[in-house]
Amino acid sequence: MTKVLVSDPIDQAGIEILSQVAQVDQRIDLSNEQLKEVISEYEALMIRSGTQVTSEVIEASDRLRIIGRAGVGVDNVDVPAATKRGVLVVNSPGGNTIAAAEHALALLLALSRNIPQAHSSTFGGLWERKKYVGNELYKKILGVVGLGKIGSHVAKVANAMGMEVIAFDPFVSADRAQQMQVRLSSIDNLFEEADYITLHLPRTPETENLVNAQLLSTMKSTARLVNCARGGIIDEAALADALNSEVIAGAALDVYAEEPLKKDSPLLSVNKGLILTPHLGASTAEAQENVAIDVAEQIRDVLLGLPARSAVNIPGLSAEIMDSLKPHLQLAETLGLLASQISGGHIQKLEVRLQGEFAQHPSQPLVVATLKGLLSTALGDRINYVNASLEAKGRGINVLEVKDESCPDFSGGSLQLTTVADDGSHSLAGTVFADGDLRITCIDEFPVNVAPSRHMLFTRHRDMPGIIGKIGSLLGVHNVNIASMQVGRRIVRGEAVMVLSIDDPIPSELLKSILQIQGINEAHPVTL
Ligand SMILES: NC(=O)C1=CN([C@@H]2O[C@H](COP(=O)(O)OP(=O)(O)OC[C@H]3O[C@@H](n4cnc5c(N)ncnc54)[C@H](O)[C@@H]3O)[C@@H](O)[C@H]2O)C=CC1
Ligand SMILES: O=C(O)C(=O)COP(=O)(O)O
Repeated sequence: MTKVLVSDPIDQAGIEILSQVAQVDQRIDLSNEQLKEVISEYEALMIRSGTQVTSEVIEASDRLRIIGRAGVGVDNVDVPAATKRGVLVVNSPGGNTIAAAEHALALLLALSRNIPQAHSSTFGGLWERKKYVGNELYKKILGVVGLGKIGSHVAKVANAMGMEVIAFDPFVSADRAQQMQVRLSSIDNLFEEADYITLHLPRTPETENLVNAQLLSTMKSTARLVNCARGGIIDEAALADALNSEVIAGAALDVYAEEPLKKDSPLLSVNKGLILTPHLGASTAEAQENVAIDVAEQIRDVLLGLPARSAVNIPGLSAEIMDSLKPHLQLAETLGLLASQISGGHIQKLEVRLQGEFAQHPSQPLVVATLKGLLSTALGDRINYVNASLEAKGRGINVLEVKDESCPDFSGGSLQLTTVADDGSHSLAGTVFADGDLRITCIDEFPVNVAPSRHMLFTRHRDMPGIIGKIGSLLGVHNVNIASMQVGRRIVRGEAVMVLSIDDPIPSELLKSILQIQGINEAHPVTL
């Protein structure tokens, strides 16, 4: 029975979906060592931010096919290691957007009205109305760093509350910002100008310690900072200093460089203006249900052999694309598999040419499918859509893609592969008919019209009387049944190709005899 490990708290709705197709083990108290020990039992792993999926865990995972992150950030997953091993990583890019945005807004309001401090004081029997005079957000400048899904929602609500919103996001166009009534700014200007700053960008090598002592020193002394995005973007020691020495007025954090927050964190020595929550941004009943359903459905689908809609490590291969391109992907994989068996030697270069209608489709999935086919003879089921590009790169295969919308050979266009290997170059072309049937339409520039079949024999030979008869008799002697035969030639008695669809594989002694026939230059048995 297929087994799924759930190693962080996941909403029951997700567990129910997974249980339709697998045995679901919920083990939310595993140490990293224990996870490494048990992971080889599982085909799928479902996590939130608590589980560290390191390269060691991935290497220990013999059967793992998919890691599902019930949330957005995948910085607790070694995605390159997963990709290398062909493990798909999926997330839920939008399931907790509103929850995280509302938590950031809640922290902005809590900061400006001293709500946690006033709450403790009142519970302690005090009545400190004067001490907790706050500020209004109305007419203040809010600086949003990272104007993606969460940042945009914060900006929208802030606008509605009468704030002026400025933003820093190098990947957002001026038009998009204008539509959102947001003024784009440089990061330096944003930190100088804003009364409130909220971070909504991922943690990457570029954003690590982005908010350091220098940037904090440029903020207004009345300004307040919120981080509901990722720990490590703010230098926590520098923030503690800035608060203790009143360089800024306040900060509210939901995320930390190390989680759970360490007892000796400099943040815990700050005695004024700091609000801390334990990574609660996504923790609403609604968001947890959304992300659990979203990710559990993807895990279920992948375990059933269907595509996932939010794959992190095969960008551009959404479920919709996979569905609409199914026969085209199948053709690409088949031609890749054929090319590897015809080419023989080490392939150094692969050109994937998309012609006619094929050029109107996104090329990346078709190239990836070709590579999967090309490498599957060598790597078997270790190769998949996740690691095909990486494996090709690792083998020094130089991939070139060409789109050519003009002059399709077939009304539906064609996919053409050219390989350059140690022992020369080969080319193949194929097409998809309207009913989804696949056809090989060209081999080494010789036109043919062949439906791919499980066992085939390709020859390059001289077009002369008797040669086909000799091959036919040899196959008969070895009890190999011929299902169909096609010959392609450009000139009479010149070079030709032959494609035999056969019911049985070609034994090696038969291949040797075929190659001894006078006029046969090459013979390649192929198994699809
Ligand atoms: N506290 C919590 O529980 C939660 C935290 N998050 C975190 O919030 C962050 C934002 O999430 P989403 O809005 O869903 O992601 P998103 O991908 O929609 O938006 C991120 C934005 O950051 C921008 N960005 C990237 N590098 C940048 C840089 N160097 N400077 C400025 N902007 C940059 C991108 O262009 C993008 O527009 C993520 O780190 C995510 O992990 C998300 C959900 C819950
Ligand atoms: O979705 C995200 O990026 C989050 O940070 C949410 O984390 P969580 O699922 O609550 O551990």
